[in-house]
Amino acid sequence: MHARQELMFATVDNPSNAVEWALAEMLNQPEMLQKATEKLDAVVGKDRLVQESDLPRLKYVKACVKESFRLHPLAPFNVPHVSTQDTVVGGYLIPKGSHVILSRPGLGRNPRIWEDPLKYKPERHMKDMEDARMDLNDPELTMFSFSTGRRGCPGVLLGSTLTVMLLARLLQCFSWKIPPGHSQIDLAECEDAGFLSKPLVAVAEPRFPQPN
Ligand code: HEM
Repeated sequence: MHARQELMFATVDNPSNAVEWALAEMLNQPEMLQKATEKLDAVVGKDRLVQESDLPRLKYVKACVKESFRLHPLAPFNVPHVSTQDTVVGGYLIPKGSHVILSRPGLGRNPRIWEDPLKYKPERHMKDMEDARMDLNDPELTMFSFSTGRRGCPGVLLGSTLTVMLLARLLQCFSWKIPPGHSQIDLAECEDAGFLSKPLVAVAEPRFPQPN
């Protein structure tokens, strides 16, 4: 793949997929939309747009993005790695030269780690949001959003910031509703990638008066 395509994939597809899923999940649990909007109004107010400097204090919005990364990773596997020496991980020998592929849903939806793993529940990450860090990585690797180590994503801070900013702006500027005639957003997943099987359709109403 060309380097430019890889960067587009990293910086556009990852954030937009995470935000599309967050909105879809939140539309089906509207109390979450309300809570996120209240937090935005409390931290930013209604007289200006949310700025990057506000993001560390938008803990609930950050938790919503992290929950999207956990439950709905864009690609089901990491890029393959090859072990350069014999290694033991969790009691398993990985001989030198093995190809190692990790399942991202396998980690993020592991019922031995996550209670109610298939439920979108941002609250589960609130403890991690206590400090002002903006990177939404999980150094314990209980989920696999950006990975870690020598070949982990070098864009973790930029990727986290872009994604939280996108969701924060969409929530600050618009009220979101399920389209008339529908009771739920269909959360079916694509078979071969982490996209929604049908693009999200929702009604967005501006929350603030439009300039003339
Ligand atoms: C939400 C946004 C992003 C997510 C979820 C994400 C996720 C990932 C993941 C899972 C990997 C593979 C790590 C591994 O296999 O060990 C990776 C690699 C990589 N990412 Fe990201 N990424 C994001 C944004 C970005 C951005 C903004 C950049 C650069 C501006 C970037 C540049 C890269 C590069 C260059 C690699 C390859 C690293 C290597 O092989 O040494 N990513 N990313």
